[in-house]
Amino acid sequence: MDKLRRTMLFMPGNNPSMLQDAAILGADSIILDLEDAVSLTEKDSARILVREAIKTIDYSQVEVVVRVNPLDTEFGALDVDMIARVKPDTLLIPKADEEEIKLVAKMLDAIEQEEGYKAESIKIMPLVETAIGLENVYNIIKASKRVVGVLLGGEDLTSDLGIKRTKEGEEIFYARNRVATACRALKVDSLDTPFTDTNDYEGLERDTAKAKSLGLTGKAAINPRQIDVIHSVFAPTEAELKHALRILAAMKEAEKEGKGVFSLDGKMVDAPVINRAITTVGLGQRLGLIS
Ligand SMILES: CC(=O)SCCNC(=O)CCNC(=O)[C@H](O)C(C)(C)COP(=O)(O)OP(=O)(O)OC[C@H]1O[C@@H](n2cnc3c(N)ncnc32)[C@H](O)[C@@H]1OP(=O)(O)O
Ligand SMILES: O=C([O-])CC(=O)C(=O)O
Ligand SMILES: [Mg+2]
Repeated sequence: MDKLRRTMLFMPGNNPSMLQDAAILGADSIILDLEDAVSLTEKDSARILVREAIKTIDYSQVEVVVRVNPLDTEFGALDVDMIARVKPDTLLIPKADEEEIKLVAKMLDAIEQEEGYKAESIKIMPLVETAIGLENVYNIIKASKRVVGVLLGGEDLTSDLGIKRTKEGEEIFYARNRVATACRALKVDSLDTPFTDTNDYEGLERDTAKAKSLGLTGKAAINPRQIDVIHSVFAPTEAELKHALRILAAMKEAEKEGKGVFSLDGKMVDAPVINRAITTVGLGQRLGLIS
């Protein structure tokens, strides 16, 4: 079954204690950062630290993602080369564009062959956070079969657009819609930008619910205290599960009577409603909320 990516926890790649404890914090994925959380003077030491961490620490079932530097900087190609050789699960490519994804995929083809790794075993996640990247997100995803999802970067995107980033997030409404739709069309995950006030849990919950309502499938986190809130938003509620199960039970009855459409509590139920109920029940089962 595909990997569940409700939360992806960012941490600076130059922080040994965070790298050490990362597997036990409960995030579905961890992102070991070599880009914006690492200062220019620490780039080389962080790359080595992250390489050693991947080689020596057992991250168990947690997806290990490394955010490399953009390939048009002096660090990007070195990051890809050194990190891919210790086989992380996924590389996160910041300020992504189509050509860059193709180039990374080509580098990975060669490294996997040299190291004797299975072809296309290292995945790619583009970080879409520029106006040009957003407008081209569909082609960015199509640029390589390795792409498993897109992360929307709200801070850089709004900076590129020359607009303010707010807690309410109206300014990234279009970006969320656009990323969610392109990802859904191409059957990959879509991850929302992190909520940067680590003490505002209500704000985090509202922001996560907004992202979910627009079709995004998970959210990045910057602090372990954010993980439970995000997971609870992305889990179906007890009421949603009950309702979905009732729809499926009613569907069985309707099928016996040869009906494709029927009414439950005065509301029409037809194929899309049934499909949504199947998705809800499937997620509930995956999360162990129902048997
Ligand atoms: C726009 C972007 O590019 S976002 C991506 C780049 N940004 C990042 O990676 C930032 C990641 N987050 C952090 O560095 C920190 O959480 C900060 C700076 C935001 C807040 O730091 P603090 O106030 O010290 O956090 P807090 O007090 O909650 O830390 C509690 C514990 O959690 C640990 N922790 C905090 N954040 C993280 C994290 N992201 N990953 C792993 N462990 C973490 C701390 O090390 C501390 O551990 P300890 O109790 O063993 O000492
Ligand atoms: O992945 C993210 O959302 C963090 C980031 O780089 C940004 O917002 O610019
Ligand atoms: Mg960014």
